[in-house]
Amino acid sequence: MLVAVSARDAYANLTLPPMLVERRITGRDAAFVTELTYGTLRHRGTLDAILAAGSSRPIDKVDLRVLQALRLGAYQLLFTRVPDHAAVAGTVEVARVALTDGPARFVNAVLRRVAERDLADWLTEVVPPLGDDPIAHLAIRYSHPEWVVRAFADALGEDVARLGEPDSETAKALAADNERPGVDLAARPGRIDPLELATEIQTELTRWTRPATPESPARPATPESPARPAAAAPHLEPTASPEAVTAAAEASVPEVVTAAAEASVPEVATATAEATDSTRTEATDAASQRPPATEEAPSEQPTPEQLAPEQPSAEQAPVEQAPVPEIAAVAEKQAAPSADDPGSLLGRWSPVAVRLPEGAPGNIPAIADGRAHVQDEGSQLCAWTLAAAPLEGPDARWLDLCAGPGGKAGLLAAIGVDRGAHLTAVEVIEHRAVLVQQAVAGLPATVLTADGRDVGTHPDLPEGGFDRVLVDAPCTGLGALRRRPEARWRKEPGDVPALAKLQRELLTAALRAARPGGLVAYVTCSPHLAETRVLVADVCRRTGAEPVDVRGVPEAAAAADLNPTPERVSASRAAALQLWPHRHGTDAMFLSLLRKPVGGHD
Ligand SMILES: C[S@@+](CC[C@H](N)C(=O)[O-])C[C@H]1O[C@@H](n2cnc3c(N)ncnc32)[C@H](O)[C@@H]1O
Repeated sequence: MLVAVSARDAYANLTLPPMLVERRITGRDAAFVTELTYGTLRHRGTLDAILAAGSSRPIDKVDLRVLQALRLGAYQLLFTRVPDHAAVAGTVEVARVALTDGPARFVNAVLRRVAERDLADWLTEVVPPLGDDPIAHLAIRYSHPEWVVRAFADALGEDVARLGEPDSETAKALAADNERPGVDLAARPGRIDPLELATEIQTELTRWTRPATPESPARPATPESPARPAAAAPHLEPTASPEAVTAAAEASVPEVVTAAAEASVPEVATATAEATDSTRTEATDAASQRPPATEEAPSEQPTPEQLAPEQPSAEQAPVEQAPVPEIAAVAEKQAAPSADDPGSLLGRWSPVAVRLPEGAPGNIPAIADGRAHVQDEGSQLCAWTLAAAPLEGPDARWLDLCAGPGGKAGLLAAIGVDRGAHLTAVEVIEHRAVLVQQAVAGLPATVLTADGRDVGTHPDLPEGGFDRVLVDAPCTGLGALRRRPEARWRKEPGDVPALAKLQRELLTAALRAARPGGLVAYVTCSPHLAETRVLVADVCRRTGAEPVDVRGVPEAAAAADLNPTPERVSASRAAALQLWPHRHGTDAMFLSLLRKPVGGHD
């Protein structure tokens, strides 16, 4: 799996679940594999620095398969509670089977050296002092490429001097990327009320956690324990990895959603998803309420405790090392859901967001029958803000210029029902246009497979033909790194100029499509300034488009108010919205609202 991700550019969150199913890896084994895969990919930067120090050979000269084995072993040694002897022996065995005795001996030697110290000790050795080289320090400490550290610092308005302090926001943003994200659902307006959806979720959770009786088995069926009485009510399937669920669900691929759901079991997945030192108690409490597993874990299996990521204790933490920051905003948002209060599942920003604390979305009836869909709350808020922003004049023709796979199109079209609006959704890639079609099924929407830049030449994309336009542009995705563990190592600074060119062309086309006085929402799931504020300022200068203050929409205002300058008030004195995982608990989405001037533009 790790070799497929590195050598063949595979996406872990889409490739792993079907691979587990194909190889019939289920239950605790699946949870263990998932944890090792995502953890190893996420912490690659830190692991490589440690392996470089512990290896007699430069690691960039080491065969890729050997290097992946080393990363996998070092991850177990330093970030989990798997016993050292099991981590080394297991990894060496993999190397022996997949490679030959020579590489296996090398893996053995390097891992034994890594095992001589704990993570805190290694960090003291391999991370440069914060005050000497803040960028390199943060890059290795939080396992991000240096250019991403710089991009986050720029977007957060922190200069190098500030980065040298232990409590910088950049450090918090980077740390948040290493946390596993939750799964958010959007209650589609007109189809289900958010509180009703929350109640439906709680009913399912209660059913699942109810003690087993012969008539009503509490534990859901798994491939290993398929017996489910035909008359039994539908039970919640085992918890899947949040990254896999969201990626698969946002891509609207039902088979993959199911595969993702079946890839792990709640006993282990919850512990591995949430077990940091600060949340372990919560995970343990939740585990104690769960129904008994139908199968015993093999004795050599790691326990949830062993899988828990290892954090250096306060005493162990080296003086120079930036502490893992507290994430107050996220902690507040992610307060533990109460068993009796569905309101505790409601989102904090989007009026239609509901959290799914565990379980597979596909087993919530509202998801199965299309009254709700899986969508990060930040994405929901962006679509909502466009629909809710004040607009004078006609308001029935809405356009989504980059619609695939259809998350925002589905929400916009659902909002449009009560408002008498019709959505035109454009997507250039054919199979993604099919996904958009599925996402808007039954809603007032038309899907076009077309290039969004063809406004004015495509017969269904007339200039000045739309009242509200969304351009959710293709981007580096630096705002969604917590969902895609390998993405941070795949993108390069050299990708930015070509993307920025396409983004500029699409935003300019969106402004052509808007009627005079109409609104355009420019959205990216990246906080990189070249893709966000710099680009928008440039297009405004060239087209005369007028930035609109997002604080005109109450929900966006609440989220924008969490941001200090520079996002709150830009040079044009109109606030854009920059969301952050560490502040808002959402992906780092950017939104700028623009109004097409009544006098037209070039
Ligand atoms: C960030 S994604 C949009 C996500 C989508 N709005 C959602 O919420 O599900 C960008 C999409 O734009 C599409 N795209 C890229 N270039 C395009 C173009 N020139 N015209 C139309 N769509 C384009 C990509 O294929 C991709 O599906």
